[in-house]
Amino acid sequence: MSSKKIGILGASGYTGADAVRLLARHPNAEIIALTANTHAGKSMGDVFPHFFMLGLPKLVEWEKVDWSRLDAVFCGLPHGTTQEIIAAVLKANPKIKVLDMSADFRLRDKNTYAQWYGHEHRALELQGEAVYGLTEFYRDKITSARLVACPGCYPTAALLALVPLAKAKLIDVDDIIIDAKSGVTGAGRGLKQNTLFSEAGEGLSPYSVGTHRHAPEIEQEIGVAAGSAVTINFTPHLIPMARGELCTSYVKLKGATPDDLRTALEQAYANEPFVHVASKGVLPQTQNVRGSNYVQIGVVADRIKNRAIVISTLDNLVKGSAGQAIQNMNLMFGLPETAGLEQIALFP
Ligand SMILES: NC(=O)C1=CN([C@@H]2O[C@H](COP(=O)(O)OP(=O)(O)OC[C@H]3O[C@@H](n4cnc5c(N)ncnc54)[C@H](OP(=O)(O)O)[C@@H]3O)[C@@H](O)[C@H]2O)C=CC1
Ligand SMILES: CC(=O)N[C@@H](CCC(=O)OP(=O)(O)O)C(=O)O
Repeated sequence: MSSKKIGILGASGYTGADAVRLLARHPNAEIIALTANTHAGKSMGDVFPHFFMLGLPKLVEWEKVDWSRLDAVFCGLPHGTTQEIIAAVLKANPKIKVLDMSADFRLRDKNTYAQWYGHEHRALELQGEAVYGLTEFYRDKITSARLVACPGCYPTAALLALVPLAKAKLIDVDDIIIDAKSGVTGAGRGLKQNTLFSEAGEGLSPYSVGTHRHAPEIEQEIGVAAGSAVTINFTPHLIPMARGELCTSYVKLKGATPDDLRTALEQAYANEPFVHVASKGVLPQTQNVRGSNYVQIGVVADRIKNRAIVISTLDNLVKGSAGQAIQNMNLMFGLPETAGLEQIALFP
């Protein structure tokens, strides 16, 4: 099969760069265009010296790309900036496949979007068209989609742990507490005071407590699984490491045991190439998935009667963004789903 011609919007950012890292070794992909904002005009090797061995196109402003030449575009732009740019790219090439890693097209309800993102959606038709890109649960829709809204890193980790349990009605969906921790790359490459080494390097900081915009995204998908609207508790934390994410979800059992939860997860993911349910007694840790597209999930009985703890971990730049986007691209082009994604975790 000939290679698919790929463009990456926001290639000077962390998700864009991880898409470059993975696509550069993908057997069916050819990187044709890379865009940036403040870094436009520079070579990729100037912005990311670890790409010294790759002959990559120069970073340009997105308006300078001839989108009609491309088969797919990955989008690693800040939320809010994506919707108009994707609308323009699709106008230039209505057949291009879009893998959006930002949050712009994930929420289905326009009012929920406006409430959490502070403005009316600026490409409502595309918001309606977008397919939520949690690969394991939307495979059929993704295969025939033009625009895939890849889930956020926290929602991917939380939903892979909780959706099968909500679907099987093994947990009380009105009593879910998700305690999440993310490495600092989760906040992007732009300079921010809270991600300076001196401020993030030796401490653990909760943020957006009770107000994080990933809560409605998680609620949307657990609601679909449960068949009813749900409200969850979600508390993210910034932890002193570069990449990796771990979600500890506290759940109330509904006539089930913790072993039943593990069995349900094992059944749900028995044929999934990237989701691994840990054996009883094995606890997921970020080191087990770092740099890889794998997710590890473990279940532990709580000491409190009728409760369990479900722990899930992934790499925010791989299964949490660029890797999942490539997994979805593989589906959209009828390629083997695992193509370019079988790296084993970088441990230690
Ligand atoms: N980091 C993560 O772990 C995850 C991030 N995401 C989402 O993916 C998206 C990208 O995140 P991330 O890579 O971390 O972000 P970065 O801040 O690292 O990169 C942002 C990229 O967008 C470009 N850019 C910024 N503003 C504009 C603009 N107005 N017009 C055109 N290009 C612009 C930047 O260019 P330049 O550098 O030249 O200024 C850069 O290439 C975000 O929506 C983020 O929330 C999703 C899952 C995980
Ligand atoms: C550590 C950190 O700051 N993480 C980011 C999550 C990154 C992400 O997935 O955000 P999107 O929904 O925009 O894709 C945050 O909490 O906003």
